[in-house]
Amino acid sequence: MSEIPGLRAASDQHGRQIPPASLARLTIYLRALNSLLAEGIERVSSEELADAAGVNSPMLRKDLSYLGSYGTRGVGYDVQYLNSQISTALGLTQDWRVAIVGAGNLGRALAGYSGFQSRGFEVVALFDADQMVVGTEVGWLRVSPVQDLATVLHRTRANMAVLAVPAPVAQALCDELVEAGITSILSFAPVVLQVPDHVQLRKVDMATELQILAYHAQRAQHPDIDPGPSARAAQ
Ligand SMILES: NC(=O)c1ccc[n+]([C@@H]2O[C@H](COP(=O)([O-])OP(=O)(O)OC[C@H]3O[C@@H](n4cnc5c(N)ncnc54)[C@H](O)[C@@H]3O)[C@@H](O)[C@H]2O)c1
Repeated sequence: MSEIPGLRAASDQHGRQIPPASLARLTIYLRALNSLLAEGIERVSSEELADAAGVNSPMLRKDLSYLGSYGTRGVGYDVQYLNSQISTALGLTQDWRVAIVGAGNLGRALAGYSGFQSRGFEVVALFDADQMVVGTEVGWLRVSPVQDLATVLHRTRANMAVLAVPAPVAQALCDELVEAGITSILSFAPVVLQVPDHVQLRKVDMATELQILAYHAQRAQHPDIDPGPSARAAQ
């Protein structure tokens, strides 16, 4: 039983795992490439793409080398081809059908967000336990009773789930999702969840992200602050 702390590595062209940090950057390159495609741009140099993604070009070239993509000197990368290479490596050519458990503030906002569909994620079901919420609509989705979780997941062919429920009920619902055959779960609940090894679990914690941001902001404002003995030793 384990919780997966970061992006689980995808495989490169030789079946080797792509390091999680490179994997995270590949999603950023993909977003930049999508913008270029929308502008009708067919080729991009590694410098331009690195710039658009906020990294340096040696790092970009290293990341793309995991996909066997080296670009052509003086010509750069074919935007459409690189887009499809990254999409394939990230598993985005597959049909992802997402169920959201918890139709409160967060669940409803996520269910109503139009940006998922264009990135290959279709929200197909929304659940809640509150009888006042069950049966209400978010866009074209109607909130289903959580008692029908397994049946609705099966009927809608959901293959990914988002937990947007209070912490105390998250583990039990996570277990139900796994029991129903869901193997990819994204949790917003502020609690550590346990899943079997075959299940991919990712946790979103905005408070942690804000704390990290605050740390960097403070360091930028006061570069002379002593980071403490252990941090000094690591420098
Ligand atoms: N990770 C983050 O950055 C982040 C940000 C905001 C909120 N959260 C967390 O996300 C979760 C949802 O937040 P929210 O603001 O939408 O809360 P909310 O109270 O508005 O919504 C929670 C919903 O879950 C439903 N629910 C409760 N028990 C249930 C069960 N057993 N089965 C199905 N539904 C059930 C409730 O009826 C309610 O509609 C909370 O755990 C919150 O702490 C995380």
